[in-house]
Amino acid sequence: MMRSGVILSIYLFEGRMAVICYDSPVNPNGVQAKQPCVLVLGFFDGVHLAHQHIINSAKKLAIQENMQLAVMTFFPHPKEVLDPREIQRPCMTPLSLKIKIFEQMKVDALYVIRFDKEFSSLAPAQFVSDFILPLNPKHIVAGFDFTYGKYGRGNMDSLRDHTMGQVNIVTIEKLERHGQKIGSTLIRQLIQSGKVDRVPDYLGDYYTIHGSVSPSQSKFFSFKVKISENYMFPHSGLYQIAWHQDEYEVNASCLIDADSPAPKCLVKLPDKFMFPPAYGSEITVKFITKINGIYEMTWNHAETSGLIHLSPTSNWRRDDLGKTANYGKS
Ligand SMILES: Cc1cc2nc3c(=O)[nH]c(=O)nc-3n(C[C@H](O)[C@H](O)[C@H](O)COP(=O)(O)O)c2cc1C
Ligand SMILES: Nc1ncnc2c1ncn2[C@@H]1O[C@H](COP(=O)(O)OP(=O)(O)OP(=O)(O)O)[C@@H](O)[C@H]1O
Repeated sequence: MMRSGVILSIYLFEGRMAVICYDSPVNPNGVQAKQPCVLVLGFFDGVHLAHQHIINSAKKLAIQENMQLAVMTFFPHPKEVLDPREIQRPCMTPLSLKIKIFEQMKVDALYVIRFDKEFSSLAPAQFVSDFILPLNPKHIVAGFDFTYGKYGRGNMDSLRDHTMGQVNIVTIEKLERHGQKIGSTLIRQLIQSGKVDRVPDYLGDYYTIHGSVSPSQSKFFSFKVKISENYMFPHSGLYQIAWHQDEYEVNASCLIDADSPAPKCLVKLPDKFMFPPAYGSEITVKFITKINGIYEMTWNHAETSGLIHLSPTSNWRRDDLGKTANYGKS
């Protein structure tokens, strides 16, 4: 049975990028783009270095050809819908952050399709005829391993057939670092195993979560970060972090408890800070490195004592903080 799709919302993000969210299923009646575009396809969790390369290549092409740059992505992640073990799959880049990043990358239009079971069972050819071709793409850009349609059977070769020679298909070759594919799966594994210092090689920056300041039990020395969305948490333990608020960057340490049902993030204020920033204010936490071998206390102990103790066996020194915190800034 074919039902009409519903356009959930169309809005201009900060006045420049149009964000068009389709409620699935299935057949996006009404989404017809008149202007020709270069269309990029993928989920893009992390918007890592390979994703950035794909989008920047497509942007160059769009400028050369005087066309719009459009990105099509899905929400939520297909695995969250199709794999029963992945209910409420946390992301590195929740949709609201992805939207901001695409806007900064000068994408003109972002199509977000709600991914649900009915949408997932569309035949590859039907997805292309109903969702892709109405957007008037003259070039489609995606990576070598992009897949689409029921069981993920569509690929970059079939895309050529399904677009019936009307569209130029640009396949981006596999991008690697240290002999490994730059990929969301790899970066997720690094974060979840605490190897956050290796993340920038693939992500292009340290892993960063966004939240707001909330009180901890101890009024001094520390504060909790209330995470705003379903961000993935690093492995439990103590981390060297850079915390950002407005234009300030502060080096600090942070205790992560990722193992409880509601993961927690407690930031220890550096010595010169007596009081935490204003409760409710927005903050980002950038994970620089895990401080190994010195985290032996429980979450409750850390919070009630108001201090995160460093064991004397640690070779980590306070001076080490800050060496890398300006990573990514020119
Ligand atoms: C219409 C459609 C149906 C899909 N059906 C399935 C599916 O049945 N099983 C699956 O594992 N993935 C399915 N996917 C997800 C894709 O395999 C792929 O993960 C998604 O298009 C994002 O591509 P990327 O992971 O290369 O970014 C489907 C995607 C689309 C667009
Ligand atoms: N290393 C890479 N080289 C070239 N293309 C890539 C690379 N990584 C991702 N892509 C492309 O980027 C788009 C988005 O891919 P996707 O969101 O699946 O990222 P991913 O890093 O491959 O994720 P995962 O590890 O979960 O497969 C797709 O078109 C995909 O083919």
